[in-house]
Amino acid sequence: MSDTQKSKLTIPPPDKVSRPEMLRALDGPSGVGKDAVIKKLRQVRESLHFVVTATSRPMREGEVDGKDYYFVSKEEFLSMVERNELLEYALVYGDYKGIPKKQIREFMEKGHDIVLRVDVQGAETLRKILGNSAVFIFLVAENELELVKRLIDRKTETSEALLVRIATAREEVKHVRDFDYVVVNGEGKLDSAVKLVESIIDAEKAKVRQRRAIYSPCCICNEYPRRYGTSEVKKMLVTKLL
Ligand SMILES: Nc1ncnc2c1ncn2[C@@H]1O[C@H](COP(=O)(O)OP(=O)(O)OP(=O)(O)O)[C@@H](O)[C@H]1O
Repeated sequence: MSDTQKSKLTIPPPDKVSRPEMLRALDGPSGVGKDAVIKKLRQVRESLHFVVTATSRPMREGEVDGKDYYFVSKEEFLSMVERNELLEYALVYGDYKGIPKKQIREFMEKGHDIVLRVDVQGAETLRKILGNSAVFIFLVAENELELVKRLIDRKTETSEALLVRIATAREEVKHVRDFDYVVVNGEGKLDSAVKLVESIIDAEKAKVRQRRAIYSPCCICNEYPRRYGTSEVKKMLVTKLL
């Protein structure tokens, strides 16, 4: 691998990263550790609600249906789309992934902060829907080599699929500037990455000027457009995904 290739996943220096606003979705290239970070966050932050994504991809070893993802067939997934049950969805590496609205509605009503795991396409869609009422965190590995090693060690992809993921990762990191925060999930440093995500949540909640949702069609409840109040916006605070 050439140095030029390696540097494609290098984090831009802080002064070069634009800083929009708040926290909602955890995103990052395949294999960077989004699921690992979420799993750990779940253990240390019980008050956060992690929206379980629906997916048509096959279950991986150790995954639990309804906890890690809702595993559905492609047909079932498309029925959910037709019934307008998903906040956003995308075709990712040949499989569908989408965020069920119902959970968001239920947990917002209960006053929970919500964390979503999304891919770059999903983050773009959510940014359009949610504007600055949400916080977007981009998770990266320290360099491309580490990312590749993780994907190889995970043993879930064929070599062709792996190459597609790496090529996609190179494209995805170009979108880092559309995010609010970038968190490095360094090799063997999962705990530090999780701590940093927790600090981001805490700092966002301590802000004097809380993020305010903008007028937008109410994508979550399908009702009329309205302005969310500060307490509602706080409830909508999400991490991840990330
Ligand atoms: N900090 C870390 N150090 C070493 N290994 C890690 C670290 N974080 C995650 N991993 C490992 O890297 C692999 C990829 O992580 P994970 O499956 O969480 O990635 P992901 O971003 O959710 O990928 P995908 O988008 O393809 O589902 C897993 O085997 C995981 O255990």
